[in-house]
Formats: sequence, structure tokens, C-alpha cells
Amino acid sequence: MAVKVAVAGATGYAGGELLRLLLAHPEVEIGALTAASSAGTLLGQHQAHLGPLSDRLVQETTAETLAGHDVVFLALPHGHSGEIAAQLGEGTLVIDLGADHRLTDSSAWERWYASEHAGTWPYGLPELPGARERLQGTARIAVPGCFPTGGSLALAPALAAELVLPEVTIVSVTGTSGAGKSLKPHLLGSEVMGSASAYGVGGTHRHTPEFVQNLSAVAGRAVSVSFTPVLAPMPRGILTTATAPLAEGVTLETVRATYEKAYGTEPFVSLLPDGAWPTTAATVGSNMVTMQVAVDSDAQRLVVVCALDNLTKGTAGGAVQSMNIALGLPETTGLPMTGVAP
Ligand SMILES: NC(=O)C1=CN([C@@H]2O[C@H](COP(=O)(O)OP(=O)(O)OC[C@H]3O[C@@H](n4cnc5c(N)ncnc54)[C@H](OP(=O)(O)O)[C@@H]3O)[C@@H](O)[C@H]2O)C=CC1
Ligand SMILES: CC(=O)N[C@@H](CCC(=O)OP(=O)(O)O)C(=O)O
Repeated sequence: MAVKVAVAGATGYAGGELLRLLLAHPEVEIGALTAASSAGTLLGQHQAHLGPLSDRLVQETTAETLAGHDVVFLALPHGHSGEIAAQLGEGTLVIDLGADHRLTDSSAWERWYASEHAGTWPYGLPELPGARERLQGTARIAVPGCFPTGGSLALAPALAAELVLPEVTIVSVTGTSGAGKSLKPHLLGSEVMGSASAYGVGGTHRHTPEFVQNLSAVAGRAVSVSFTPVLAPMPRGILTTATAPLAEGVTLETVRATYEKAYGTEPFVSLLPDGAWPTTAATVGSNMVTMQVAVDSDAQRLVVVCALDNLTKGTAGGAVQSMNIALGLPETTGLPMTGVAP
């Protein structure tokens, strides 16, 4: 029998990508589609790329509308998931694409999001140690932020194997869709086109505590993280460069062998052949993270570069991957493993 899913936030970027993937998922039947100000309109007025759902009515986001589904995806702005999730029973798998349930530390949530913490759910980054086991059979999933997805995967194997010191620097170039659809002055075409700009500089981006949480868990000790996002004039994609001081005597061969062991059997992480470097373009629409490692021997630093599509592996694809695990389906079901080129 098909898995009946509802999507709250269906008119947004994350909801739109999710529906694109769910339309191609063989086990899924798409039920209620909800939003806020767009309620009462047709989905085709907001998501021109979702032809088969074009005539579907967008409903209000209420517990009543979302009831009666096996899976409910919440692709809502931060702070809106807790209340609605509390009204959905444990018989429903609720998958939060927002930040509300990612952090384990309530005081970190209050500091970075300046609101009451909604709680902590199993974290939907299956490639992290122990994550798959926690996702199997769960009724609640917190989908990671798009930056922590790439940055955490870039550094986890090195930190777990103590190849680097626990002081890491992460710089991520991102496309504009990461900011969502709503109008923001710094995202106007004339501000973004032909220019790249850093933001959230100096340890102020709210994904910093998520990085610290993930990387400290894999390292088994506190990891300090300096994270800087850079906005670039492209709609999709994140290119992350992560560096850390090498531990004594670590060579490129050791690094490469460690990453091959960590990701060799991972369906959605591709360690590229020697000499090939990740590009965002090659990941567009796919659920892949492409990765390359290097050792800067003069500076004695590990350098890892990885690329992903912020809306696919960075949000909606990661959500579907975790749904598959929670429901006991093959993990790769319905998820694209190839990008589009050129
Ligand atoms: N974009 C990305 O790359 C990523 C996004 N996310 C997270 O996913 C979530 C959605 O992001 P994104 O799609 O980019 O945002 P958008 O602004 O593009 O879409 C937001 C959606 O939420 C709906 N909405 C807004 N307010 C409410 C409300 N009070 N109740 C119910 N629905 C509401 C909107 O409906 P309406 O049309 O009616 O306004 C719209 O469907 C966010 O939490 C975001 O942080 C996570 C990782 C990456
Ligand atoms: C370009 C841009 O603005 N990107 C967003 C990334 C949002 C995201 O991935 O995640 P959550 O909001 O779900 O944490 C930002 O930096 O806030």
C-alpha cells in the first residue's frame, strides 16, 4: 500500500523540491498540500515545475488538514513546526525541514534562535556515525541545515580518526535559494547578480552550533568551528571548503584511505578520483555530495572540498532519504544520484 504523505509549506522552495522528488518516488501517494497566505490558491500558481500537481488546491496548515497521513513533511519557517507537530500523533512520521528540532542543547537554541526550544528529534544525516540506527522506525526526524550537511560530512572522517586537531574552519559558497522565497533586500537581483558577498561573518551564523554539535559528537571532544557563508549569484548549490590543522605525521595517503573507508559504501557521497574537484553544477537536482581531499603540506592543514545541491541533499533529498530509512524502504528509493551537465 502506498505511503500517504502531506507537505506543509508546499509553495516554498523546499516544499517545491520535496514534491518534485516525491512525484518520482514509487512508494508514495501525495496527499494534502498546505501553506499560509497561499491557502485557497492552486499549486501551479506557485510551482511551475510541478505539472502533475498543478491543479491541486493549497490548503491551510492545520492539524486537521495534515491528519490521516502516514508522513507529514513540515517545510515551514523556523519556529512553526513545534506546535503543529505536537498535534500529530506518534503514528505519523513527522519530518521537520526547518531548524526547530535539530539542536540537542536548549540553551544553544535559545541563544541562536532567541525563542523557546521545541525539543530534539533524531537527526537526519544518515552518513554520520550512529545516525542510521537512530532513524530506523522513528516517528520524528529533524532534517539538517544545508550548510551543516556538507561541512559535517567533509570533516567527520578526519575528526573521528583524529587526523586533525579539533579546530576547524569552514567556508561555504551558497546559491540564493537557501534563503527561501520571501523577499529580502540583499537578495534582489540587482544586489546579487555579478557579485559575491560574505554574511553571517565572525561566528554569527546560526548554523554554527549545529556544526559544533555534529563535529564534537564524531570527535568525542569539543570542536571549535569558524564558519563563514558566502552568497554567490546562482540559484542552487553549496560549495564548501573545510580545513583543519593536521595531526603529527598524517599524510595524504592516510587521509584518502580514511575517507575511502568512511564513504566507500555510502550511496550519496562520492569521493572523486584524484585530481577532480567538486562543482555545484554537477550536483544540481541530485542527492549527491561530491568530495575531494588534499593535504597542504607547507601549511600542515587538511583541505576538504565538497559540493551539494542545497535544496536536494541539503534539504528535501536528505528528508526523503531519512524517510526511506525510518519506513524501512531501501534508502535510495526515489532519489536522483546523477546531476545535469553541462
Ligand atoms: N531553502 C533551502 O535551501 C533550505 C530550507 N530549509 C528550511 O526549510 C524551511 C522552508 O524553507 P523555504 O522553502 O526555503 O522557505 P520559503 O520561504 O520558500 O517557503 C516557506 C513556506 O512556508 C509557508 N509558510 C510561511 N509561514 C507559514 C505559517 N505560519 N504556517 C504555515 N505555512 C507557512 C509558505 O507559504 P505561503 O506561500 O502561504 O507564504 C511557504 O510555503 C525553512 O525552515 C528553511 O529554513 C532547510 C534547508 C535548506
Ligand atoms: C543563502 C541563505 O540565506 N541561506 C540560508 C540557509 C538556510 C538553511 O539551509 O537552513 P535553515 O534555515 O533551515 O537552517 C542562511 O544562511 O540562513
